[in-house]
Amino acid sequence: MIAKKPFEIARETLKQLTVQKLAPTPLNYQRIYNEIAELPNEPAFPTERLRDIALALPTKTPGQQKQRGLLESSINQLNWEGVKNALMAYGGFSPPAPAPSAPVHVPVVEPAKVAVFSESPALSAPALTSEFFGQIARMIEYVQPALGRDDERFVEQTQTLLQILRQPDTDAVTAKQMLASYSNRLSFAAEDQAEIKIMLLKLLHLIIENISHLSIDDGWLKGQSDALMSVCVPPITLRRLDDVEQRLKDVILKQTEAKTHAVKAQEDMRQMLAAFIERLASMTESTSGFHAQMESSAKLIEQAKSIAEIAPVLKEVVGATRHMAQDSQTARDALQGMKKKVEATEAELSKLHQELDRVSAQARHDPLTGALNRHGLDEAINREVSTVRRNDSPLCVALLDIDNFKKLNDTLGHATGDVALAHLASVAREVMRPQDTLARYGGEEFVILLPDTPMDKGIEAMTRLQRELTKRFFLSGNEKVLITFSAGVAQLLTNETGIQAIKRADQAMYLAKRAGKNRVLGT
Ligand SMILES: Nc1nc2c(ncn2[C@@H]2O[C@H](COP(=O)(O)OP(=O)(O)OP(=O)(O)O)[C@@H](O)[C@H]2O)c(=O)[nH]1
Repeated sequence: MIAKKPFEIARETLKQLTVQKLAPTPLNYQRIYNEIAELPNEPAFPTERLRDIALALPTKTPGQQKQRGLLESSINQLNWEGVKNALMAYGGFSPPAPAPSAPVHVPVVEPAKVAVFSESPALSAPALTSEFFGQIARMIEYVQPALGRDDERFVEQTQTLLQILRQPDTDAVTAKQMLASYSNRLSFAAEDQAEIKIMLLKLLHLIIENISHLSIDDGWLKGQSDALMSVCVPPITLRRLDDVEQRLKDVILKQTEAKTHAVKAQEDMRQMLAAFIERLASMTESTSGFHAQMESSAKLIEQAKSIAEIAPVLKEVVGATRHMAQDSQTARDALQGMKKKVEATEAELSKLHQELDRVSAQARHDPLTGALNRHGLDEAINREVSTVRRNDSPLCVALLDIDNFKKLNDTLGHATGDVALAHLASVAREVMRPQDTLARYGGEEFVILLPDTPMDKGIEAMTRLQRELTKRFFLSGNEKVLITFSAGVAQLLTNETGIQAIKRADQAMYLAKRAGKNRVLGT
């Protein structure tokens, strides 16, 4: 058969379009032309559409720029294989390895050149194989010990992710989503760990600095070592460390004051003892003088030959005896006075020691805000939980944390920060019902116990307090200061301890902070 010439094929094509009543579109023309010319009927290369796709691909990294360049060049060369390889490399997938028996010619893009995240020409793009996922899982396991196991949710999330990554047929999209959420949480956890380290070092400093000042009485160390012991039990959280730092500062301040008093009282005692010994010495001296006088008088009396000779001696004896009696009386009075002083000083010392013990271990109220402290809160929550169990009534626990408090301290000063804490406590006391309990939980954190309150009412109560705070400001100099807080509310569950409920409220508060602050979330 003689091959038709192109112009003959074209003419025949136009004829067929008319005969077959087909619209004269480029696609129809191409198809009929190919049929007549006996060419393979492949669809036309969609250059423009592909260019649109290439243009839509972001080029934020050098790897993305490179892959887009390769894609565009493949489109220009109408090279499907090149387009395929460039898109796979852009998405982080390796192009399939050529089979040894039938080598595939890849004209434009070579696999070794298409790594997305590696600039090294020696490395190939990471294939999303189970081996690759396994490597990520191992890396996560190595990092895990550095982050601790205190955050239970994070530990759970890590275990689930490890399981997914180690499945033989891991779905890349699921793995990617989980990795994104994991790395988000990881960044918080790593930040916390770094802060915990810094806080621990600060605490250590504080203790060492003060230990030398507290050697007068070992009991003085008790308050501090108790606080330290309580924080040395895992899990160590930033919150607990912050709380212990505050407690230590309080105790140290009060102990320093009490120590000054105690030192003075001891000095008074020492001086009185010295005076007492001096007085004893002089008494012995005057007594021995008296004895000497008596002995010489006795001798004179023995040797006397007449009453006239005895009379002056007797006069001296009477005089010396009277003198001696006066001395004794004075000494006795002085000793009585001293005894009273010693007793008063002893009483003062014992009062100071009691005061020390009280501030170290017994205090239930926070001196700055008048709210209960941690010790007081522990007792109050145990009481409330027992009531709930007896009466089967709902109890809500709210944890609130002042927003941007560090900034307030930094810009307006620590003293204004203190006023803000007292202000919040006083507004809270006014807004709350008498049966509610306010406690200072840590630096700028408060816990409120709301008996007989279901969850929705607990959230309402905290929102009311928030509204009230936005209406009331306090003054720092001439400046009006408004504060806001973020809060989490938890209703005590059956079989849950008060501490566990506070922990849940704390997590909800954390989410309220993450969600933009100045809000109340229930859990
Ligand atoms: N004035 C004062 N400041 C305190 C007291 N206790 C803790 N702080 C400070 O409170 C600040 C708390 O800061 P952060 O934990 O960073 O919290 P924040 O700045 O409120 O940030 P967000 O909680 O995220 O809104 C720290 O600077 C502490 O020094 C206190 O008794 N008085």
